[in-house]
Amino acid sequence: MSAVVKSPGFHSAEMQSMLYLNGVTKSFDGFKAINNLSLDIAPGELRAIIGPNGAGKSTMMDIITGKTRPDSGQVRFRDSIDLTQYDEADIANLGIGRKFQKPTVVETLSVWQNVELALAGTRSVLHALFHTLSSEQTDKVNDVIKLVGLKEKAGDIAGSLSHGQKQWLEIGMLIVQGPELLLVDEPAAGMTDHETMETAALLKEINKDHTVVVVEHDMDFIKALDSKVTVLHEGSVLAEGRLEVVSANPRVIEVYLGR
Ligand SMILES: Nc1ncnc2c1ncn2[C@@H]1O[C@H](COP(=O)(O)OP(=O)(O)OP(=O)(O)O)[C@@H](O)[C@H]1O
Repeated sequence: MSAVVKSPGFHSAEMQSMLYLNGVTKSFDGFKAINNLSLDIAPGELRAIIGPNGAGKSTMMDIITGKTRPDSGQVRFRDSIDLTQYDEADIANLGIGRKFQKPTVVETLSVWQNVELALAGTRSVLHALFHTLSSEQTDKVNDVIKLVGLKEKAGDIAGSLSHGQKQWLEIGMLIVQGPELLLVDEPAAGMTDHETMETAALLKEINKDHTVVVVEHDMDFIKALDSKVTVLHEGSVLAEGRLEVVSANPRVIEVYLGR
């Protein structure tokens, strides 16, 4: 796997936060799914988010990506961009890529065509498939396919891939669009132990050029990421720090790890 596709402005000296949430609250029918949540992700960081079911992890991702509007609080990208003012499509275009749990690759197209389609973005499938890529674009597609470990499978139809390989393809389809911040929702769900470890290695590789926030329940995966961990509980941060530290926290053991 090789490093690929540099994100612009990644090492901007002035930027304090790639993602900054402050005092964010969101209620559904009076129930606070997100409760005064604050989170600060530095440029270039790899951050793992853990927490029990219903802690608010998905709602937090929905708020960052514009799918859900918070009732109050600040949500900022690259210090100055107020994400609450934008819709989902705008936020994707600003450079925030989200990978959902369920892969959405086109099963009847090849690995290569899926990445090509993702590069074409919002243009039509037909346009993407019959439009000739520049040599730079072709290199980009090939680099991404190599990065996600599917070089040998580039010509295979996506429907023939294993569950884990489909997840990697999906990650590649996001990377080719050049996001600065990548949000990844439970990538290891349904994977074999080997695929889980490969996925942790892939995200660490991707983190060389991108800020990455990953939500996951699999503690072996979290351990392999070897990153700062945020524990969410009842819509706010219960603990934050190295896994060794948060996993020794009695409250974290009580509400999550000890279950
Ligand atoms: N659209 C909605 N309407 C009503 N309640 C909601 C809605 N979305 C989320 N909730 C509630 O908000 C709380 C937080 O849910 P959320 O899905 O964000 O948790 P989670 O940490 O992602 O959980 P899991 O680990 O199970 O995916 C839950 O109690 C959930 O039922």
